[in-house]
Amino acid sequence: MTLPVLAKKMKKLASLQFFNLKLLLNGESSRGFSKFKKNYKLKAELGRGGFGVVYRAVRTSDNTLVAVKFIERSNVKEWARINGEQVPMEICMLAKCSKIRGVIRLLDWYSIPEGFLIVMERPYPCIDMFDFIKGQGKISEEMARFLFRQIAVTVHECVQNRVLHRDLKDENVVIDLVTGSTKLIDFGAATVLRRSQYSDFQGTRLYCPPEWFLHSLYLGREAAVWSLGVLLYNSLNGRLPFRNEKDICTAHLLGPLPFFVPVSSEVKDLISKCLTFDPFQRCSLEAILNHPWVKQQPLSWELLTKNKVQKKTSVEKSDDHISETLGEQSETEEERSHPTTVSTSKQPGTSDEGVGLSASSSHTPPKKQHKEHRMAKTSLLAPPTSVEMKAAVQASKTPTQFNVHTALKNQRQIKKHQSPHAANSTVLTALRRAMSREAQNRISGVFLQN
Ligand SMILES: Nc1ncnc2c1ncn2[C@@H]1O[C@H](COP(=O)(O)OP(=O)(O)OP(=O)(O)O)[C@@H](O)[C@H]1O
Repeated sequence: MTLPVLAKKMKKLASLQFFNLKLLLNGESSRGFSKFKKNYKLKAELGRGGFGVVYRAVRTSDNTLVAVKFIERSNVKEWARINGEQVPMEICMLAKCSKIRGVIRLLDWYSIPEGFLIVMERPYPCIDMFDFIKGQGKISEEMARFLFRQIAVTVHECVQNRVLHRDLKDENVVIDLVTGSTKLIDFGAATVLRRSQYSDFQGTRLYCPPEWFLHSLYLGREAAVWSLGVLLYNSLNGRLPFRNEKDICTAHLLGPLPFFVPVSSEVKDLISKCLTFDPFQRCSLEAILNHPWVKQQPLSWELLTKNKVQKKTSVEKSDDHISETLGEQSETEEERSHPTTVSTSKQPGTSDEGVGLSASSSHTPPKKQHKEHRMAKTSLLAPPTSVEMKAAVQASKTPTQFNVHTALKNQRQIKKHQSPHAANSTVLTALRRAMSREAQNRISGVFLQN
């Protein structure tokens, strides 16, 4: 173990010890784990990303369905203060947007030595937009309009509240399956909006604009518009427009993006305006909201979902195995009885390839690719190596000499470092540790009383 690593470990241990000492001296705070356990019943895992695990839970006082996200202290990159208490920026940004209809509502948060528990509303039944699109292969233009205009309005409202989400993607949009209303989640990369350029980035690279890869700089609103363009393209085609940094930086040299489904010229126009290479020529968030395609009244959710066969969706997945591990009961009958209207049947011919177009030196879509839908969440894709980055920059400078096929050969590998099982046990261990500490506190409390 190298010296800096050892020093980092010692520091982490010291801060944990300090936290425990504070608990011992002051008793547990109103945001401690025992309070959490008293107020919420933790259930099965709901989803996970690169930075946290999200659980289903129920508020015991009124049976409200909630989602609880556990984030490890060591994963927190930016901090902020709420009422004098130091919290991850994610909590602060969520709190700032809590009045926005299209943002998931922050209900509560707790601080434990291992990390933070963020309690959010949980629409029921719901599904994230990635699974929604995956379930259908692709969605119709009408459905895309219905969802996209809500998301664009929400992003605009966040910006007006000076919050920049910085990780706009289908995985971070939850759809209420009863009403069709969308909720923006995961403010883990969010930050305060400013006029000047940003030189740091924590979001998802495949949704990131070319200026970041080329200059390591981006403007907040302009980058958000780019991500919205990627999201809209993905909704319609069931795949991302770019599969790596090189694509992002050079696609504009190859002409208009290919579409794998027949769509209107209006939506193509909107996508190309969002995915304009030059950030200063790119359309604004306001221009998106005023675009004729967005302004057109969408069909109602009932009509859009009318002919969908009721099938078992991931929302209804049994959570007994994890509930058991956590020593909790399974979902209530009431929860299970809600109908779902969306088919999530797997499309034939789908590949397990992550995202994007196939390596091709032009934008002509080969027929075969029609069925190659996106199967992996971007948070599970490995970040590019510095060699790939250099290739992307080089490609954008010398487009005619660049050999697309060779550059694409060693792209994208599914992250191997974290099997779901391993990550799961890390979190469970953390939560168990907190539970047993609470039990110990109780025992020592009784002991002291006696
Ligand atoms: N409030 C919620 N209601 C319903 N589902 C949710 C909620 N919050 C999160 N999820 C589910 O959990 C998944 C992971 O959540 P989230 O994106 O916040 O985690 P993350 O670790 O920050 O992910 P990433 O690596 O993409 O940043 C989501 O894609 C979604 O399916």
